[in-house]
Amino acid sequence: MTAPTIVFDLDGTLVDTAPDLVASLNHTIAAADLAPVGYDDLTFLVGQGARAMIARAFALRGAPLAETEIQPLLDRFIEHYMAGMPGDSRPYPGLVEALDRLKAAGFRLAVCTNKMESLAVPLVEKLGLAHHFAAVAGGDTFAVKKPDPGHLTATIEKAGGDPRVAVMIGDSVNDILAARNAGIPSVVVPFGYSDVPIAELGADRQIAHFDELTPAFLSDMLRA
Ligand SMILES: O=C(O)COP(=O)(O)O
Ligand SMILES: [Mg+2]
Repeated sequence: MTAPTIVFDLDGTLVDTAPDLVASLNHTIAAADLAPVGYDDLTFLVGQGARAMIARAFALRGAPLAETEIQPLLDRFIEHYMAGMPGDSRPYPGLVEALDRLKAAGFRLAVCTNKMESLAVPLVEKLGLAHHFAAVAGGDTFAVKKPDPGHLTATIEKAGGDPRVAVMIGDSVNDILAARNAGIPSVVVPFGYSDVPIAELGADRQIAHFDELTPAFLSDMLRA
């Protein structure tokens, strides 16, 4: 039987990227004289990648943003974010131990994020996490991104896995919707950037800490 594939979201699930996302976003919008955003705004801003985050920051500040202005701002964001990487971003407590024990138990691991692939891959590498994953797929790796189920199923296939034997782990609505739309069971974590109470997301399971993410827990989900 194909090894089960456990797919992780990146921002707010594997890694607490909030400080660096906020810093790079504020550097970006300062070019348009917009007041800085705070950590509390992030749950509204994050989720659909950097381009959407910039557009949402302009909306938050009630500032107009022409289509032609987006690309230079995106370039500014990428340059700042890449230059500081990994900055203050760190894996959540217990993550590395969880990845080690899942790998040792024969699970295949992958990342499915709406972050651009060109930002997600180096971040995972610089944090020393790359060797755990059979695939890291960004929001622009395929033609579709979360909540489209195709992003998740294509990630699993890229990792050499089978979407019928997989679990998605995420922090927000796009992750849980993508999983549901793909018919894949999901786990939600409470430490990320959800803009709605996570109990309302409809995930199959909820964990409070990566210590709970054991082979037995996931095998039980896959049997359900
Ligand atoms: O960077 C984003 O907007 C979303 O990233 P995520 O899919 O890893 O949460
Ligand atoms: Mg996330």
